[in-house]
Order: sequence, then C-alpha cells, then structure tokens
Amino acid sequence: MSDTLSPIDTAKFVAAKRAVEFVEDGMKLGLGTGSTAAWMVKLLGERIRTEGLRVTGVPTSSRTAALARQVGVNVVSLDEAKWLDLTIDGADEFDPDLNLIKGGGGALLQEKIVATASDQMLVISDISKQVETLGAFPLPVEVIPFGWQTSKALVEEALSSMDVLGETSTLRMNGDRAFVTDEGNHIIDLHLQRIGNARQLSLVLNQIPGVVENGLFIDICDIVIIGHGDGRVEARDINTGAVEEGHVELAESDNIFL
Ligand SMILES: O=C[C@H](O)[C@H](O)[C@H](O)COP(=O)(O)O
Repeated sequence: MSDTLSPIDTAKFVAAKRAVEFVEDGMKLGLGTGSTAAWMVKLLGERIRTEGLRVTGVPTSSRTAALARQVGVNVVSLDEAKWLDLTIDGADEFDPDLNLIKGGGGALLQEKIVATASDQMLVISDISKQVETLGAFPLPVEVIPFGWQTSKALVEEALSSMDVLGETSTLRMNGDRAFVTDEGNHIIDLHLQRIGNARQLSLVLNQIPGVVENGLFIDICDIVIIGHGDGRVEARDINTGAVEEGHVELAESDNIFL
C-alpha cells in the first residue's frame, strides 16, 4: 500500500482517513491521543487547509493539543465547548460490543471525560486491537500520587475477590521515574489476561480511594473503523448494526504525511 509505512501504520492511517470523512462543517470534536489519533489530527488539518472546513477541537492530552494547534485546528477547552458532536480516538483493545481498553499512552482520564461528553465516539484502529474478550492488554488505572502504594494494594485486594485471571499490578515508569499523567497522577497497569465482568470491574476499581479512573470504556464507543495494511477499511456501528466495507486509496496529497 505504502512504500514508507509499515502495514500496521498503513492500517492506522487508512482508518484515520476514513474517520475524518465523518467530520462535518461546524462540528465540535473530541480529539483523541496516540499514534492513530495523531494521523486523524493531521488529516483533519489537511481538510481545514484544503477545504476550509471549520471545526472546533477539544484535545485529550497536551500532546494532542500541541499537534492540533500546529495543524490549524481551533482548540478550545471542554468547558468552553460544553458538549461535542463527535470524538475520534484510538484504542488498545476493542471487543465485539465495542467495549474498550484505553490508556496505553496514559491519556485515559481526559479521553473518557471527552468521549462521554460527545454525541458519538468513533474509534479508529488497526485490526490487531480487535479481541473476543478484553484483558490481554494491561488495564491502566490512574491513581493520585498521595498514597499510591496503598491504592495499589487496595486494587490488588479487590482483584483477588473477582473473576479475573492474573492479579499482578505494576507502577508505570518513565525511565527511572514514575510516569506522570497530564493531570499529575500515576498509572497502575493491571496484568489480568482475562477480565470477567468488565462493567463490574470498572465500578469496583473506581470506588477505591485514590483511584481517579480506569481504562475500561464500557458502552461509550458507537463506531469502530478498522484499518488493514492493504488499505481496506471496515466501519461497524454498534447502535444500528451497520457494517460498511471499503478501500482507502492513498492520494498524492497524502505524501506529505508518509
Ligand atoms: O492513552 C492513550 C490512548 O488511550 C490511545 O488512544 C491508545 O493507547 C491507542 O494508542 P495507539 O493509537 O498509539 O495505539
């Protein structure tokens, strides 16, 4: 498909390219975080430049905010925007019900707030993130720094009484220091292999003192666009059951990204 992109990156690119076609003039958008979402932000910038598309964007991280400004998106805060038409974001895993694990890049808290404040959430992904049951990807849990070791112990205690496989948890590191999120918090990654009842697990985790949010997105995502390395894209809408299959051709203008 592309001489310069790996099949996985091509898959992410074509999913992002199909996703920005969902954007209409005047929309207020949630802008996700991660490598797939970054393609989407760049392609949105391209539509703004070439078509004069007018959109307002609420970024879900400082990284995305910087990129969005760079490519010409009118960036506002969520409180200014109040409510969004559409959020487009990546995911670490999605299951057949379009429940997700997110937060591999540490942006789950803002991502969940922004997606929840949107009429629709559209996830863009390469096919490798599709799973039958969530849980192989480590589940991120954001905790405040105060007493994080206690919160971690409480999380492990809660897991031991639940139907989950594997119960180890690790503090996410950035080199030799604890990873710090945009909100100044830490991330505990749960290595579960299998999550029994994801809705229940999410509720249990969020009741633990010190836990701010977890990376399970239950009943939040409406549409997934799955990209393939050969340019095929598949869009699934969980609300209507509609499945659309297509192929994204790389245009001459895409060369600026590749
Ligand atoms: O915190 C990061 C986000 O949840 C990302 O959307 C997720 O990790 C997927 O990232 P990528 O598109 O880079 O695989």
